[in-house]
Amino acid sequence: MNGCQASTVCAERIFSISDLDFIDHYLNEMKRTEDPTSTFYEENGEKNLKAIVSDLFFAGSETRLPYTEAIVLETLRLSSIAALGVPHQLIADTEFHGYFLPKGITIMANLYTIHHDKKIWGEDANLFRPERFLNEDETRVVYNDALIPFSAGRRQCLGESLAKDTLFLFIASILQNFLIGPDPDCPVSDMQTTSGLVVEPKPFNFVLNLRTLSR
Ligand code: HEM
Repeated sequence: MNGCQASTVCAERIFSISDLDFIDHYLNEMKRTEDPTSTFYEENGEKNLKAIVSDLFFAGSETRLPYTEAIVLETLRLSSIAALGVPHQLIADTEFHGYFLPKGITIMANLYTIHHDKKIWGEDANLFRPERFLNEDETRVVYNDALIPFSAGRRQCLGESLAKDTLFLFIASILQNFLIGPDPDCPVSDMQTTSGLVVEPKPFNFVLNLRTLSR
């Protein structure tokens, strides 16, 4: 035991009940207003809230934060958490790129290898570099057809949109609120993973420092 048992070290208080968000403030204003001409009033208020939230969500996830989206894509690439996808059985004899594949055999797509192929991603394929998914001035996300963490075809992952949106919101919220750094007492030199159907990082330490935001 090297004394580096994994635990998340949070340097400051994380949440407080007084940290109201945009929707809390909006709902409070809806409760407060008695003016029927107000945009916060009853039905009108509800309609406006739905419209604003959908504006924020779509505008935010589509255009505003390209670097965060690039982080999501790079995380999905480098981690390749469903490294071998899900096994499929051939229902007919098939010819693929000169290979004969007989009916009945099981096929597994090696997504991990595709995502770490230096011919596709370059010499730094094993490095975490979100910029590979950005254009030159880093204002726009550039997709790459070889990124298929949810696999491809008719049986590709049903949860792709949900998973990507959730990752985006998690990562954006964490980065908005915390500075993340290595634990100086237990630095990590490389990311070790567990093997299995789903790849996970082995436990490691890191430090979260609450950002001071002007709210
Ligand atoms: C980062 C998160 C996720 C990754 C990387 C991922 C990846 C995958 C992969 C590689 C497959 C196999 C596709 C194939 O065999 O062609 C799959 C299948 C599937 N995934 Fe996901 N998945 C994720 C999250 C989710 C979530 C959140 C849901 C549900 C809400 C979900 C539901 C499914 C289902 C139902 C299938 C089977 C689809 C079928 O066989 O028709 N996944 N996923």
